[in-house]
Amino acid sequence: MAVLVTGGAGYIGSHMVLALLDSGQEPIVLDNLSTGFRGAVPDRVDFYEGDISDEGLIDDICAKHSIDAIIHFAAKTVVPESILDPLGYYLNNTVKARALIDSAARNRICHFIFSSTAAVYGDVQTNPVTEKDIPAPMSPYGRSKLMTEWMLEDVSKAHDLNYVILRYFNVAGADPHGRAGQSTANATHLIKVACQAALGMRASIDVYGTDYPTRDGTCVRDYIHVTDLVHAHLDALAYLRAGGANLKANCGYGRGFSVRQVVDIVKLVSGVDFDVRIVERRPGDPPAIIASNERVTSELGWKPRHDDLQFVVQSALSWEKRLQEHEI
Ligand SMILES: NC(=O)c1ccc[n+]([C@@H]2O[C@H](COP(=O)([O-])OP(=O)(O)OC[C@H]3O[C@@H](n4cnc5c(N)ncnc54)[C@H](O)[C@@H]3O)[C@@H](O)[C@H]2O)c1
Ligand SMILES: O=c1ccn([C@@H]2O[C@H](COP(=O)(O)OP(=O)(O)O[C@H]3O[C@H](CO)[C@@H](O)[C@H](O)[C@H]3O)[C@@H](O)[C@H]2O)c(=O)[nH]1
Repeated sequence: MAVLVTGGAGYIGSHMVLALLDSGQEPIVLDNLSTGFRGAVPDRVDFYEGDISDEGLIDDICAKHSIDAIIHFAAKTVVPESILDPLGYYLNNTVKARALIDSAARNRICHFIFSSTAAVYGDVQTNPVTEKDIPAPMSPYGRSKLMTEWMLEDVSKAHDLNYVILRYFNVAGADPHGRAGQSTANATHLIKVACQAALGMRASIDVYGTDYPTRDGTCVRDYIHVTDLVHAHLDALAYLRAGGANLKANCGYGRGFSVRQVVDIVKLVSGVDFDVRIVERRPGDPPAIIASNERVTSELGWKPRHDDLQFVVQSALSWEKRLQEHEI
């Protein structure tokens, strides 16, 4: 059976496509290339340029391929942008997700894996955060994703559709074999931005706030290597195909690094002492968020292989160098 990967030309989706191919499976990609790149999808993979809300296109794809699962990455993903453009986020991440879930139900696709986010939790009182903690998102982005989680829960009760919702913490790094990485234009993610500063592609990096109630005053996040993350999806797919029940699981390593620590590691790995400016807090940022990964390990049998921030940064930096040298 084939797997429909929405957003498969994006950062995480392109790593998913490689992981599916590496495990002998058949990915089919649907992407509107709003932030993704056609070149991120290998030529041998069936690629459809289009929108997740295009029900006719999805019906055609389903008629042509035997698809039993959707892995749904396609979304807008930037927390501060969602505060400036809430309606754009609710449209792409909630309204269009509704259309996609409708297409899945109509075409009797019974397995659905959804890219959710740590941003659904908001400003957590205690870390590590577990799936039993009540979500209280601080941004339209987090809310747009939480509403899609709720839709899946409801639809699953009414239709033959089972889901795994994976709540990713901060995804970073690049394919260890150099086949994929984060190519996003105007990136805002901390590790990518710091790597660009180390390579002289930016004059400096801004640290958004040093007055948070954390160990050094900067925000703390749980950075997970993208390859480990996509392997959790392979585990989720096997779980659903084996008849596993609906599941919601955090994806992170269970330990946090502050912004200052990340900056220091990028300086160490790159050997470059780039400039750092301290600026105001950025709206929508919770002070600290770290995953409890007990559920993803016990229920899905997930085994992370790259739980090492230096390795995460090294792989991100290698990819950024290749982008800079126009090798990709
Ligand atoms: N990067 C992270 O740290 C992180 C953390 C938590 C959750 N996520 C989630 O993971 C998923 C993938 O994120 P990413 O970092 O790879 O982002 P990305 O922007 O690189 O990838 C998103 C892809 O979806 C496509 N797309 C967007 N809207 C579409 C639509 N309406 N129809 C068809 N294609 C569409 C884009 O062209 C792009 O290729 C998103 O759902 C995001 O919310 C990411
Ligand atoms: O130039 C920068 C960029 C970021 N940060 C800080 O670094 C931390 C991480 O920021 P960023 O890399 O932008 O990630 P988040 O805002 O934490 O969001 C990411 O992680 C979420 C899950 O935790 C996902 O849902 C989002 O899609 C993804 O962008 C935050 O405290 C930022 O304020 C800086 O200080 N300077």
